Amino acid sequence: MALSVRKALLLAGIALVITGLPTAAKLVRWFTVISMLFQPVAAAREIMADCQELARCVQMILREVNRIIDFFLNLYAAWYHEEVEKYTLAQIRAATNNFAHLIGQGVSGRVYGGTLGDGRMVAVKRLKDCLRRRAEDTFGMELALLQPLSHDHVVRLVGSCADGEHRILVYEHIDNGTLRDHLNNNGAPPSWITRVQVLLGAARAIEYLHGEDVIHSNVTSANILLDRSLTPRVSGFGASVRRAPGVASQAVDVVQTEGYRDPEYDRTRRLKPATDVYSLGVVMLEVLTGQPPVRANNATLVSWALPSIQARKMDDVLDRRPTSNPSPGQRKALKMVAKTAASCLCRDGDSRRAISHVVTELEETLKLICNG
Ligand SMILES: Nc1ncnc2c1ncn2[C@@H]1O[C@H](COP(=O)(O)OP(=O)(O)OP(=O)(O)O)[C@@H](O)[C@H]1O
Repeated sequence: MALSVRKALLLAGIALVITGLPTAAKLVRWFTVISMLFQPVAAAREIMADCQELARCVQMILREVNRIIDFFLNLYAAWYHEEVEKYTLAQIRAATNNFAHLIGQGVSGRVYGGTLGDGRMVAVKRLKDCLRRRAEDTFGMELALLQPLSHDHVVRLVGSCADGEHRILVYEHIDNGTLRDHLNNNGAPPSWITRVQVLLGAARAIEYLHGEDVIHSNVTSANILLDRSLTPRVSGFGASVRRAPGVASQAVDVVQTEGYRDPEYDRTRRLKPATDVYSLGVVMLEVLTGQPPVRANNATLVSWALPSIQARKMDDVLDRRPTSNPSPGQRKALKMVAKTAASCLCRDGDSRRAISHVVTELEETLKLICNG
């Protein structure tokens, strides 16, 4: 009996193997097919990993190439743009007769008149709070910004002094006051031709600055200096900012002068070239009306003059001083200035005139006013 059970089991086993073999073979075949299906996926994964590695290498190479290009560009810049002269405090004291002649007061310090050893007249800005970080930053920023700039209507930086805690910037002296001073001169306010010439020079300076990726950020009539021939030079770069390449606007904290503040920047705290266009629009209103940017009752010039200009009633706000009476031809040209000013003063920065258009329009106006 026991034997027959063993036999039966053996026979059953043989039968199972015989019947199971094809099933096992099938399984092996399926397994092979499935693993073949997964082969391309694995291969693709390997290719992806290789691509990622390649991209990392390319990125690394590009970074290095960029670094090398930057190095050579800086080398070229340092070689091409002569560094401004460096003075000791003793030399500055000697030039300014120990800071005896105050000629201006800016946001970041006082400005003194002086004469260098070689006879050049200079304006010396002594930054206040020299031990604090802000003065150090202003000094470094203004030096780096102004050093490479060169334009007929931008004040020229002559030298600098970093002696102990003292941080001083030395500019060419522009010795005929500011546009504000001239507009305030009730006895002899500038002629209409001069006013448009000054606006055009300032607009060209701002166009140049924007081309150099510099946003002035504090364009005012007190920052437009005039020389003996009434040629304007834009100054006051204490709040200026270098624009990040390819960026439309950037979040920076700048202090704009009351009356010139761009409402869009006030709202967003994002600076863009249009901020300068707005402030230049305020300067245009000053030139047209002869009024300061903030009036006696604390109302801004914009809130006072712009509604009349937009309602085509420029005469209501035009400078009424007797010597400022324009001829009919000049009046026509001044209407063009008023129109340009209004388009610079849009609340929305992107709707404002581009600075290049402002320059073109002022060029046209100047032609017209000279003929009028
Ligand atoms: N190169 C210069 N020649 C003659 N006067 C100057 C010169 N630079 C500045 N001033 C006088 O000093 C005043 C203040 O000039 P500053 O450059 O400090 O302008 P700011 O814009 O008020 O200040 P900051 O540049 O510090 O922001 C000017 O309004 C002007 O009267």
